[in-house]
Amino acid sequence: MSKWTTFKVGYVTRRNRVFASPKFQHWAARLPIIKWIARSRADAAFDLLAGFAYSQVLRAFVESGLFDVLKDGPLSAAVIAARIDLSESAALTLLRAGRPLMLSEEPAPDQWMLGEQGAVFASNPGVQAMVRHHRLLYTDLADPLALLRADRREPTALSRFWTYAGALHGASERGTDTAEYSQLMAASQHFVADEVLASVGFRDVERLLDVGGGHGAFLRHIGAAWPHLKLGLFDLPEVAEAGAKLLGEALGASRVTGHPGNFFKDSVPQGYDMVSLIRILHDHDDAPAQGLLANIHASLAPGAQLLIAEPMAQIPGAEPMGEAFFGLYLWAMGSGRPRSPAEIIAMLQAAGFASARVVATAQPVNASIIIARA
Ligand SMILES: C[S@@+](CC[C@H](N)C(=O)[O-])C[C@H]1O[C@@H](n2cnc3c(N)ncnc32)[C@H](O)[C@@H]1O
Repeated sequence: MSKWTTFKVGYVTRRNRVFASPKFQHWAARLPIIKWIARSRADAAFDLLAGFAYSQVLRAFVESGLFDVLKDGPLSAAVIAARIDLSESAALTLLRAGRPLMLSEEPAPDQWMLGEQGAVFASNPGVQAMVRHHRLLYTDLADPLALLRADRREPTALSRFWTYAGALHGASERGTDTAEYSQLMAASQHFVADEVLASVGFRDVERLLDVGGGHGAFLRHIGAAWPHLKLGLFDLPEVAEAGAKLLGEALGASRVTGHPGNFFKDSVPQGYDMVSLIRILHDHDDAPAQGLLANIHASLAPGAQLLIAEPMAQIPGAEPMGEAFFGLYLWAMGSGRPRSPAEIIAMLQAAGFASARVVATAQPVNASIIIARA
Protein backbone atom coordinates (compact mmCIF):
# COMPACT_ATOMS: atom_id res chain seq x y z
CA MET A 1 0.00 0.00 0.00
CA SER A 2 1.36 3.47 -0.85
CA LYS A 3 1.65 6.10 1.90
CA TRP A 4 -1.25 8.00 0.32
CA THR A 5 -3.47 4.88 0.30
CA THR A 6 -2.53 4.11 3.93
CA PHE A 7 -3.44 7.70 4.85
CA LYS A 8 -6.80 7.55 3.03
CA VAL A 9 -7.72 4.15 4.52
CA GLY A 10 -6.78 5.46 7.98
CA TYR A 11 -8.93 8.56 7.48
CA VAL A 12 -11.99 6.57 6.34
CA THR A 13 -11.57 4.13 9.26
CA ARG A 14 -11.40 6.94 11.84
CA ARG A 15 -14.29 8.86 10.23
CA ASN A 16 -16.53 5.80 10.15
CA ARG A 17 -15.74 5.03 13.80
CA VAL A 18 -16.78 8.59 14.73
CA PHE A 19 -19.96 8.51 12.58
CA ALA A 20 -21.00 5.17 14.06
CA SER A 21 -20.74 6.40 17.64
CA PRO A 22 -24.16 7.08 19.26
CA LYS A 23 -22.49 9.80 21.34
CA PHE A 24 -21.35 11.61 18.18
CA GLN A 25 -24.78 11.23 16.54
CA HIS A 26 -26.46 12.67 19.64
CA TRP A 27 -24.02 15.60 19.77
CA ALA A 28 -24.18 16.29 16.02
CA ALA A 29 -27.97 16.40 16.09
CA ARG A 30 -27.89 19.35 18.50
CA LEU A 31 -25.01 21.58 17.44
CA PRO A 32 -25.84 24.56 15.15
CA ILE A 33 -24.67 24.05 11.51
CA ILE A 34 -23.56 20.49 12.34
CA LYS A 35 -27.20 19.93 13.31
CA TRP A 36 -28.26 20.95 9.79
CA ILE A 37 -25.73 18.59 8.17
CA ALA A 38 -26.78 15.77 10.52
CA ARG A 39 -30.43 16.37 9.66
CA SER A 40 -29.80 16.22 5.91
CA ARG A 41 -27.71 13.05 6.38
CA ALA A 42 -30.51 11.49 8.42
CA ASP A 43 -33.04 12.43 5.72
CA ALA A 44 -30.79 10.90 3.05
CA ALA A 45 -30.40 7.76 5.17
CA PHE A 46 -34.17 7.50 5.48
CA ASP A 47 -34.62 7.96 1.73
CA LEU A 48 -32.13 5.15 1.20
CA LEU A 49 -34.12 2.95 3.53
CA ALA A 50 -37.51 3.81 2.05
CA GLY A 51 -36.66 4.44 -1.61
CA PHE A 52 -38.24 1.19 -2.79
CA ALA A 53 -41.60 2.35 -1.37
CA TYR A 54 -41.34 5.69 -3.18
CA SER A 55 -40.63 3.87 -6.45
CA GLN A 56 -43.69 1.68 -5.96
CA VAL A 57 -45.86 4.76 -5.37
CA LEU A 58 -44.60 6.04 -8.71
CA ARG A 59 -45.35 2.69 -10.31
CA ALA A 60 -48.91 2.75 -8.95
CA PHE A 61 -49.37 6.25 -10.43
CA VAL A 62 -48.21 5.01 -13.84
CA GLU A 63 -50.01 1.67 -13.89
CA SER A 64 -53.31 3.09 -12.63
CA GLY A 65 -53.25 5.89 -15.20
CA LEU A 66 -53.39 8.43 -12.38
CA PHE A 67 -51.06 10.87 -14.14
CA ASP A 68 -53.49 11.10 -17.05
CA VAL A 69 -56.45 11.51 -14.72
CA LEU A 70 -54.72 14.28 -12.77
CA LYS A 71 -54.06 16.17 -16.01
CA ASP A 72 -57.81 16.92 -15.91
CA GLY A 73 -57.58 18.23 -12.33
CA PRO A 74 -58.51 19.69 -9.98
CA LEU A 75 -60.61 16.62 -9.13
CA SER A 76 -61.99 15.24 -5.90
CA ALA A 77 -60.67 11.96 -4.46
CA ALA A 78 -64.06 10.34 -5.10
CA VAL A 79 -63.98 11.20 -8.81
CA ILE A 80 -60.36 10.07 -9.10
CA ALA A 81 -61.12 6.81 -7.28
CA ALA A 82 -63.87 5.98 -9.76
CA ARG A 83 -61.61 6.74 -12.72
CA ILE A 84 -58.71 4.57 -11.55
CA ASP A 85 -60.88 1.79 -10.21
CA LEU A 86 -59.87 2.02 -6.53
CA SER A 87 -61.93 2.54 -3.40
CA GLU A 88 -61.99 6.16 -2.28
CA SER A 89 -59.76 5.49 0.73
CA ALA A 90 -57.23 3.53 -1.38
CA ALA A 91 -57.15 6.38 -3.94
CA LEU A 92 -56.69 8.90 -1.15
CA THR A 93 -53.82 6.86 0.31
CA LEU A 94 -52.12 6.88 -3.09
CA LEU A 95 -52.75 10.59 -3.67
CA ARG A 96 -51.38 11.44 -0.21
CA ALA A 97 -48.34 9.18 -0.73
CA GLY A 98 -47.63 11.00 -3.98
CA ARG A 99 -47.92 14.45 -2.40
CA PRO A 100 -44.54 14.61 -0.56
CA LEU A 101 -42.94 13.00 -3.63
CA MET A 102 -44.32 15.95 -5.65
CA LEU A 103 -46.33 13.62 -7.88
CA SER A 104 -49.67 15.01 -6.70
CA GLU A 105 -50.73 18.24 -5.03
CA GLU A 106 -53.83 19.38 -3.14
CA PRO A 107 -53.92 23.17 -3.59
CA ALA A 108 -57.40 23.36 -1.98
CA PRO A 109 -59.22 20.81 0.21
CA ASP A 110 -60.09 17.70 -1.82
CA GLN A 111 -58.95 19.34 -5.05
CA TRP A 112 -56.19 17.13 -6.45
CA MET A 113 -53.83 18.12 -9.24
CA LEU A 114 -50.46 17.07 -10.61
CA GLY A 115 -47.46 17.99 -8.47
CA GLU A 116 -44.24 19.43 -9.91
CA GLN A 117 -42.65 16.03 -10.60
CA GLY A 118 -46.06 14.67 -11.58
CA ALA A 119 -46.34 17.26 -14.35
CA VAL A 120 -43.01 16.04 -15.75
CA PHE A 121 -43.93 12.34 -15.59
CA ALA A 122 -47.41 12.98 -16.99
CA SER A 123 -46.01 14.65 -20.10
CA ASN A 124 -43.39 12.00 -20.68
CA PRO A 125 -44.49 8.61 -22.07
CA GLY A 126 -40.82 7.56 -22.38
CA VAL A 127 -40.22 7.87 -18.65
CA GLN A 128 -43.51 6.13 -17.93
CA ALA A 129 -42.43 3.26 -20.23
CA MET A 130 -39.26 2.97 -18.12
CA VAL A 131 -41.27 2.88 -14.90
CA ARG A 132 -43.39 0.05 -16.31
CA HIS A 133 -40.28 -1.79 -17.49
CA HIS A 134 -38.71 -1.55 -14.03
CA ARG A 135 -41.22 -4.03 -12.64
CA LEU A 136 -38.80 -6.65 -14.00
CA LEU A 137 -35.83 -5.24 -12.10
CA TYR A 138 -38.01 -4.96 -9.01
CA THR A 139 -38.81 -8.68 -9.29
CA ASP A 140 -35.13 -9.55 -9.67
CA LEU A 141 -34.18 -7.35 -6.71
CA ALA A 142 -36.74 -8.88 -4.36
CA ASP A 143 -33.82 -10.89 -2.94
CA PRO A 144 -30.74 -8.89 -3.89
CA LEU A 145 -28.28 -11.25 -2.26
CA ALA A 146 -29.73 -14.24 -4.09
CA LEU A 147 -29.37 -12.26 -7.33
CA LEU A 148 -25.71 -11.57 -6.57
CA ARG A 149 -24.99 -15.12 -5.35
CA ALA A 150 -26.41 -16.58 -8.57
CA ASP A 151 -23.46 -14.91 -10.32
CA ARG A 152 -25.44 -14.35 -13.49
CA ARG A 153 -25.73 -18.07 -14.13
CA GLU A 154 -29.50 -18.21 -13.61
CA PRO A 155 -32.01 -16.53 -15.93
CA THR A 156 -33.69 -13.47 -14.41
CA ALA A 157 -36.81 -11.51 -15.34
CA LEU A 158 -34.58 -8.91 -16.99
CA SER A 159 -32.29 -11.33 -18.79
CA ARG A 160 -35.33 -13.16 -20.19
CA PHE A 161 -36.76 -9.83 -21.39
CA TRP A 162 -33.55 -8.79 -23.18
CA THR A 163 -32.86 -12.21 -24.64
CA TYR A 164 -36.41 -12.45 -25.90
CA ALA A 165 -36.05 -8.99 -27.46
CA GLY A 166 -32.99 -10.30 -29.33
CA ALA A 167 -31.07 -7.20 -28.25
CA LEU A 168 -28.34 -8.99 -26.39
CA HIS A 169 -27.31 -12.23 -27.99
CA GLY A 170 -28.72 -11.69 -31.44
CA ALA A 171 -31.75 -12.77 -33.34
CA SER A 172 -31.55 -16.52 -32.71
CA GLU A 173 -33.55 -16.25 -29.50
CA ARG A 174 -35.81 -13.39 -30.54
CA GLY A 175 -39.48 -13.81 -29.69
CA THR A 176 -42.40 -12.65 -31.75
CA ASP A 177 -43.91 -10.00 -29.51
CA THR A 178 -41.14 -7.49 -28.86
CA ALA A 179 -43.45 -4.47 -28.82
CA GLU A 180 -42.60 -3.56 -25.21
CA TYR A 181 -38.89 -3.60 -25.99
CA SER A 182 -39.25 -1.54 -29.19
CA GLN A 183 -41.51 0.95 -27.44
CA LEU A 184 -39.10 1.27 -24.52
CA MET A 185 -36.11 1.85 -26.78
CA ALA A 186 -37.88 4.32 -29.05
CA ALA A 187 -39.55 6.23 -26.22
CA SER A 188 -36.32 6.62 -24.25
CA GLN A 189 -34.07 7.35 -27.22
CA HIS A 190 -34.81 11.06 -27.51
CA PHE A 191 -33.26 11.66 -24.06
CA VAL A 192 -29.94 10.42 -25.39
CA ALA A 193 -30.27 12.08 -28.79
CA ASP A 194 -31.16 15.41 -27.14
CA GLU A 195 -27.99 15.26 -25.00
CA VAL A 196 -25.90 14.52 -28.10
CA LEU A 197 -27.54 17.29 -30.13
CA ALA A 198 -27.01 19.80 -27.33
CA SER A 199 -23.33 18.92 -26.88
CA VAL A 200 -21.93 17.78 -30.25
CA GLY A 201 -21.80 19.62 -33.58
CA PHE A 202 -22.02 17.57 -36.79
CA ARG A 203 -21.07 20.36 -39.23
CA ASP A 204 -17.78 18.70 -40.16
CA VAL A 205 -19.20 15.18 -40.36
CA GLU A 206 -20.40 13.94 -43.75
CA ARG A 207 -21.24 10.30 -43.15
CA LEU A 208 -22.46 8.97 -39.81
CA LEU A 209 -22.79 5.23 -39.07
CA ASP A 210 -24.82 4.18 -36.01
CA VAL A 211 -23.63 0.77 -34.82
CA GLY A 212 -26.39 -1.16 -33.04
CA GLY A 213 -28.72 1.53 -34.29
CA GLY A 214 -31.93 -0.47 -33.78
CA HIS A 215 -34.86 0.99 -35.66
CA GLY A 216 -33.01 4.22 -36.35
CA ALA A 217 -34.48 6.47 -33.65
CA PHE A 218 -31.10 8.07 -32.86
CA LEU A 219 -30.27 8.69 -36.52
CA ARG A 220 -33.73 10.12 -37.10
CA HIS A 221 -33.11 12.82 -34.46
CA ILE A 222 -29.57 13.62 -35.60
CA GLY A 223 -30.44 13.43 -39.31
CA ALA A 224 -33.42 15.77 -38.89
CA ALA A 225 -31.26 18.36 -37.11
CA TRP A 226 -28.34 18.03 -39.60
CA PRO A 227 -29.89 17.52 -43.07
CA HIS A 228 -26.52 17.32 -44.88
CA LEU A 229 -25.60 14.03 -43.13
CA LYS A 230 -25.57 10.71 -44.99
CA LEU A 231 -26.67 8.02 -42.55
CA GLY A 232 -25.68 4.38 -42.14
CA LEU A 233 -27.43 1.95 -39.80
CA PHE A 234 -25.62 -1.22 -38.73
CA ASP A 235 -27.55 -3.85 -36.79
CA LEU A 236 -28.50 -7.51 -36.86
CA PRO A 237 -30.00 -8.37 -40.29
CA GLU A 238 -33.74 -8.06 -39.76
CA VAL A 239 -33.34 -5.07 -37.44
CA ALA A 240 -31.08 -3.18 -39.86
CA GLU A 241 -33.45 -3.86 -42.71
CA ALA A 242 -36.54 -2.66 -40.85
CA GLY A 243 -34.63 0.28 -39.31
CA ALA A 244 -33.23 1.50 -42.63
CA LYS A 245 -36.69 1.29 -44.20
CA LEU A 246 -38.27 3.35 -41.41
CA LEU A 247 -35.42 5.85 -41.48
CA GLY A 248 -35.62 6.18 -45.26
CA GLU A 249 -39.35 6.87 -45.03
CA ALA A 250 -38.74 9.57 -42.42
CA LEU A 251 -35.68 11.29 -43.90
CA GLY A 252 -35.47 10.21 -47.54
CA ALA A 253 -34.17 6.87 -48.81
CA SER A 254 -31.25 8.50 -50.67
CA ARG A 255 -29.70 9.55 -47.35
CA VAL A 256 -29.89 6.12 -45.71
CA THR A 257 -27.93 2.87 -46.06
CA GLY A 258 -28.75 -0.22 -44.02
CA HIS A 259 -25.86 -2.52 -43.09
CA PRO A 260 -26.93 -5.94 -41.81
CA GLY A 261 -24.34 -7.71 -39.69
CA ASN A 262 -23.10 -8.89 -36.35
CA PHE A 263 -20.75 -6.38 -34.72
CA PHE A 264 -18.86 -9.13 -32.91
CA LYS A 265 -18.24 -11.25 -36.00
CA ASP A 266 -18.48 -9.07 -39.10
CA SER A 267 -16.36 -6.09 -40.11
CA VAL A 268 -17.89 -2.70 -39.42
CA PRO A 269 -18.57 -0.97 -42.78
CA GLN A 270 -15.90 1.48 -43.91
CA GLY A 271 -16.14 4.95 -45.43
CA TYR A 272 -17.80 6.76 -42.52
CA ASP A 273 -16.11 9.71 -40.87
CA MET A 274 -18.06 9.19 -37.65
CA VAL A 275 -19.37 6.04 -35.99
CA SER A 276 -21.78 6.24 -33.06
CA LEU A 277 -22.33 3.66 -30.33
CA ILE A 278 -25.45 4.61 -28.45
CA ARG A 279 -26.34 2.64 -25.30
CA ILE A 280 -24.38 -0.36 -26.60
CA LEU A 281 -21.03 -0.58 -24.80
CA HIS A 282 -22.44 -0.90 -21.27
CA ASP A 283 -24.54 -3.89 -22.38
CA HIS A 284 -21.45 -6.02 -22.91
CA ASP A 285 -18.78 -7.57 -20.71
CA ASP A 286 -15.22 -6.29 -20.93
CA ALA A 287 -13.82 -8.78 -23.47
CA PRO A 288 -16.59 -8.44 -26.12
CA ALA A 289 -16.81 -4.66 -25.51
CA GLN A 290 -13.07 -4.38 -26.11
CA GLY A 291 -13.42 -6.50 -29.27
CA LEU A 292 -16.22 -4.24 -30.54
CA LEU A 293 -14.09 -1.11 -30.06
CA ALA A 294 -11.19 -2.76 -31.94
CA ASN A 295 -13.60 -3.77 -34.74
CA ILE A 296 -14.80 -0.16 -35.06
CA HIS A 297 -11.25 1.18 -34.93
CA ALA A 298 -10.25 -1.13 -37.78
CA SER A 299 -13.06 0.34 -39.94
CA LEU A 300 -12.05 3.97 -39.47
CA ALA A 301 -9.59 6.04 -41.49
CA PRO A 302 -7.06 8.00 -39.40
CA GLY A 303 -8.76 11.07 -37.94
CA ALA A 304 -12.29 9.62 -38.20
CA GLN A 305 -14.28 9.69 -34.97
CA LEU A 306 -16.20 7.38 -32.65
CA LEU A 307 -18.96 8.88 -30.51
CA ILE A 308 -20.03 6.90 -27.44
CA ALA A 309 -23.17 8.02 -25.59
CA GLU A 310 -24.68 6.14 -22.67
CA PRO A 311 -25.14 6.50 -18.92
CA MET A 312 -21.70 6.11 -17.31
CA ALA A 313 -20.35 5.38 -13.84
CA GLN A 314 -18.71 7.82 -11.43
CA ILE A 315 -20.07 10.95 -13.07
CA PRO A 316 -19.74 13.74 -10.48
CA GLY A 317 -23.16 14.60 -9.11
CA ALA A 318 -24.81 11.54 -10.70
CA GLU A 319 -22.92 8.74 -8.96
CA PRO A 320 -25.88 6.65 -7.69
CA MET A 321 -27.37 6.47 -11.20
CA GLY A 322 -24.17 4.84 -12.49
CA GLU A 323 -22.96 2.23 -10.08
CA ALA A 324 -26.03 1.78 -7.87
CA PHE A 325 -28.79 1.78 -10.51
CA PHE A 326 -27.11 0.64 -13.74
CA GLY A 327 -24.67 -1.54 -11.79
CA LEU A 328 -27.57 -3.65 -10.53
CA TYR A 329 -29.69 -3.30 -13.65
CA LEU A 330 -26.93 -4.66 -15.89
CA TRP A 331 -25.97 -7.31 -13.34
CA ALA A 332 -29.58 -8.53 -13.35
CA MET A 333 -29.66 -8.32 -17.15
CA GLY A 334 -26.75 -10.78 -17.12
CA SER A 335 -24.37 -8.83 -19.33
CA GLY A 336 -22.25 -5.68 -19.22
CA ARG A 337 -21.60 -3.07 -16.57
CA PRO A 338 -21.57 0.72 -16.33
CA ARG A 339 -18.07 2.07 -16.92
CA SER A 340 -16.51 5.34 -15.85
CA PRO A 341 -15.21 7.70 -18.57
CA ALA A 342 -11.65 6.87 -17.43
CA GLU A 343 -12.28 3.13 -17.97
CA ILE A 344 -13.81 3.71 -21.40
CA ILE A 345 -10.94 5.97 -22.44
CA ALA A 346 -8.43 3.28 -21.35
CA MET A 347 -10.33 0.73 -23.47
CA LEU A 348 -10.31 3.12 -26.44
CA GLN A 349 -6.56 3.53 -26.13
CA ALA A 350 -6.13 -0.24 -25.95
CA ALA A 351 -8.24 -0.52 -29.14
CA GLY A 352 -5.81 1.79 -30.94
CA PHE A 353 -7.60 5.16 -30.83
CA ALA A 354 -5.17 8.09 -30.92
CA SER A 355 -7.14 10.32 -28.54
CA ALA A 356 -10.39 10.47 -26.61
CA ARG A 357 -12.18 13.19 -24.68
CA VAL A 358 -15.23 13.50 -22.48
CA VAL A 359 -17.91 15.91 -23.70
CA ALA A 360 -19.93 17.39 -20.84
CA THR A 361 -23.69 16.82 -20.96
CA ALA A 362 -26.39 18.71 -19.09
CA GLN A 363 -28.14 15.54 -17.85
CA PRO A 364 -25.71 12.69 -17.22
CA VAL A 365 -28.65 10.51 -16.08
CA ASN A 366 -29.61 10.42 -19.76
CA ALA A 367 -26.12 10.01 -21.16
CA SER A 368 -22.50 10.99 -20.89
CA ILE A 369 -20.49 11.36 -24.08
CA ILE A 370 -16.98 10.42 -25.15
CA ILE A 371 -15.55 11.23 -28.57
CA ALA A 372 -12.47 9.36 -29.75
CA ARG A 373 -10.31 9.91 -32.83
CA ALA A 374 -8.77 7.02 -34.77
C1 LIG B 1 -29.92 -1.69 -26.29
S1 LIG B 1 -30.28 -1.66 -27.96
C2 LIG B 1 -29.75 -0.02 -28.35
C3 LIG B 1 -30.39 0.50 -29.57
C4 LIG B 1 -30.07 1.96 -29.88
N1 LIG B 1 -28.65 2.19 -30.08
C5 LIG B 1 -30.64 2.85 -28.80
O1 LIG B 1 -29.90 3.46 -28.03
O2 LIG B 1 -31.87 2.93 -28.72
C6 LIG B 1 -29.07 -2.72 -28.64
C7 LIG B 1 -29.06 -2.83 -30.16
O3 LIG B 1 -27.91 -3.57 -30.55
C8 LIG B 1 -28.29 -4.54 -31.51
N2 LIG B 1 -27.35 -5.67 -31.41
C9 LIG B 1 -27.22 -6.53 -30.37
N3 LIG B 1 -26.25 -7.43 -30.62
C10 LIG B 1 -25.77 -7.11 -31.85
C11 LIG B 1 -24.74 -7.66 -32.64
N4 LIG B 1 -24.02 -8.69 -32.22
N5 LIG B 1 -24.49 -7.10 -33.85
C12 LIG B 1 -25.22 -6.02 -34.28
N6 LIG B 1 -26.19 -5.44 -33.56
C13 LIG B 1 -26.46 -6.00 -32.36
C14 LIG B 1 -29.72 -4.91 -31.16
O4 LIG B 1 -30.42 -5.49 -32.24
C15 LIG B 1 -30.27 -3.55 -30.71
O5 LIG B 1 -30.80 -2.84 -31.80
